[in-house]
Amino acid sequence: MARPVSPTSATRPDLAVRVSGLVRRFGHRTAVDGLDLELPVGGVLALLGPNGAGKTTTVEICEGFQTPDAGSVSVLGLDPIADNDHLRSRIGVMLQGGGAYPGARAEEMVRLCAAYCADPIDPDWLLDALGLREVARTPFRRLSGGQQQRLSLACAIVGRPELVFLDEPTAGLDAHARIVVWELIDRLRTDGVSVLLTTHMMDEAEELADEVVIIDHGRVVAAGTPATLTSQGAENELRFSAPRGLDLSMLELALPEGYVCTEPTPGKYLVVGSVTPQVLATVTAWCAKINVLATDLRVETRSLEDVFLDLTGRALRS
Ligand SMILES: Nc1ncnc2c1ncn2[C@@H]1O[C@H](COP(=O)(O)OP(=O)(O)OP(=O)(O)O)[C@@H](O)[C@H]1O
Repeated sequence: MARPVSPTSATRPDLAVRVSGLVRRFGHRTAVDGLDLELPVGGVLALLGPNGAGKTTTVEICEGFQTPDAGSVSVLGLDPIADNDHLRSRIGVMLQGGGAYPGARAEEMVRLCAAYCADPIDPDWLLDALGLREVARTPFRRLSGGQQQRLSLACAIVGRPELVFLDEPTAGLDAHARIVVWELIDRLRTDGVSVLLTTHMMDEAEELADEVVIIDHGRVVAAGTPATLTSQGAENELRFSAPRGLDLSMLELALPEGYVCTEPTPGKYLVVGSVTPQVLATVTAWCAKINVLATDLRVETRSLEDVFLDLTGRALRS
């Protein structure tokens, strides 16, 4: 009879991953320093941070490959180390930089991984979906870096896991291959798979994640949806083009107090302040009232890159 699995004390059935107060040290270096995160079942969470922030270490602890020095980790309600045997078939792991038998052919690897699973995805479908058909008979060591990445992804998801860990899934991929991988991750989301991914590319986090946890020096510096993070404290800007020399004092009077309207270059206008739907309507109504057609109207918000810079004083891609 199978050994009963003891859920961890931190078990919450609505969470695929729960990390509390996680600490991991390497000698004097603290790679993860009291990190908390929660991935809801069926959600996509991106751990975003620069090189050395502690992303891989955190994910490897969740996968059961490393032991934490302090804190607790619950994966699908289980302990990733003590309950590893029970978790293996329920999670998919894509390691940074591949992790494969160098001599095995691409096709063989996907089929081998599928053979260990009760209800695998059709390996041929996966090879086609990830653009690996042409290299199906090529040994792993002869594949390009991008092909190895995609093959690792295929192996991670072939068993229809409930939860997948993707460590920098698109690092080193060209633009086309990135989109292929993004589409597949989107499909995992549609199928209700929980995804924890790491990235240092803010556009990837913005595109894929429901929730972003920005980390630096092993600590969470901000967390939230991409939209919340980029709007928090943002002085958004509204720009538009119109005939030169408009009297902007009238527009400022029409807007709530505190908005600043300027014409930085002739015929190009800038409204600085939080751009709500009402503010946008006020600007277009004012243009209509003075019979002016505003063109190139656009609202500019902060990117996650800007958020990171504000919080740490450093660029994300350092
Ligand atoms: N096995 C190890 N021995 C010593 N130091 C380590 C080890 N693994 C990680 N570190 C250190 O811990 C810190 C966090 O590393 P980690 O790989 O988790 O960061 P990361 O955010 O994933 O970075 P990257 O994007 O470069 O992979 C770094 O300073 C790294 O040098």
